[in-house]
Amino acid sequence: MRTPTALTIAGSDSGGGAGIQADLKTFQELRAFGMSAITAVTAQNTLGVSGIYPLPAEAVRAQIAAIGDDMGADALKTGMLFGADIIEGVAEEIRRLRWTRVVVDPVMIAKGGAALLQEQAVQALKKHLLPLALVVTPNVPEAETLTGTKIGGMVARREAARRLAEHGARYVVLKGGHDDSLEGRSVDLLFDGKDFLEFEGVRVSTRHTHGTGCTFAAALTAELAKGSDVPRAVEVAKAFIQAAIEQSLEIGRGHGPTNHWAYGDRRRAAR
Ligand SMILES: Nc1ncnc2c1ncn2[C@@H]1O[C@H](COP(=O)(O)OP(=O)(O)O)[C@@H](O)[C@H]1O
Ligand SMILES: Cc1ncc(COP(=O)(O)OP(=O)(O)O)c(N)n1
Repeated sequence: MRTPTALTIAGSDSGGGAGIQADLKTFQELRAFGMSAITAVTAQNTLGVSGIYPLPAEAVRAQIAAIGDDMGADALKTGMLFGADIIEGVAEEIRRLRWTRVVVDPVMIAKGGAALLQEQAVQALKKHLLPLALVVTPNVPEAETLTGTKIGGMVARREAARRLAEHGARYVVLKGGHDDSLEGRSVDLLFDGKDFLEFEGVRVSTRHTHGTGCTFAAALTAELAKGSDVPRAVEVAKAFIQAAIEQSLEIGRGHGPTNHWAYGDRRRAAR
């Protein structure tokens, strides 16, 4: 059987909970061969981001081209892209390589408040990348920025998902981690341009949620690489992040990482 391959185009998190590191751990756990194109190096731990060192757009394109011109990628995700020039370069490579299983996680602000996307790059993300996305996976604040609306609760989330789909993404997953209107539950909303599906999990009371968005999008990408359709890939991603949050690792003094092997442990234990 051919090995499924998954590419992440994202920033490095030295603390290992988010970014490239979270993505590769997740790909590995879900049995997709992981590859990376690094957009920026961050000095980061569970207490926050203390430095951001973006790579030249040309270096990001060269990494993507090296992968695309030889190994190919069955699916890819984008994470922290930082600047408009990187976004434009990434979009051009995706078009050139005719990649279609594209997950865009529109990473903007880290939990500690650091900006991982420059303000002037938001337009570039909307113009160049969203039209290439099979799935876009914003959290509530990111969806607010992308749509220019305030989102308070499920009705507003549905409206925002509709607006986001107008930018060209085939599917929108508007994640529910920041929506505390649904007591005790964290519900992710999937919109396919016509209908909505809800993916519900128990809301875990924890501060160890660093990298949840990256991990969720990486699990979704790994499943797409393996040939799942989008609703099934979202279902697996939701179960993966639920296990990762529930069985936290208690690492660091701040917002700790999630547990990337918890989902696999559960599956093995259930056999
Ligand atoms: N406290 C929590 N309990 C259970 N699931 C959560 C919790 N926080 C986030 N999630 C889930 O983690 C994923 C990422 O959500 P979210 O926090 O909205 O994104 P981001 O990490 O990009 O800010 C979603 O599937 C969301 O439902
Ligand atoms: C290098 C890097 N990329 C992305 C993020 C943001 O990750 P996310 O999954 O949204 O989690 P939080 O940072 O919000 O906890 C990051 N921190 N670093």
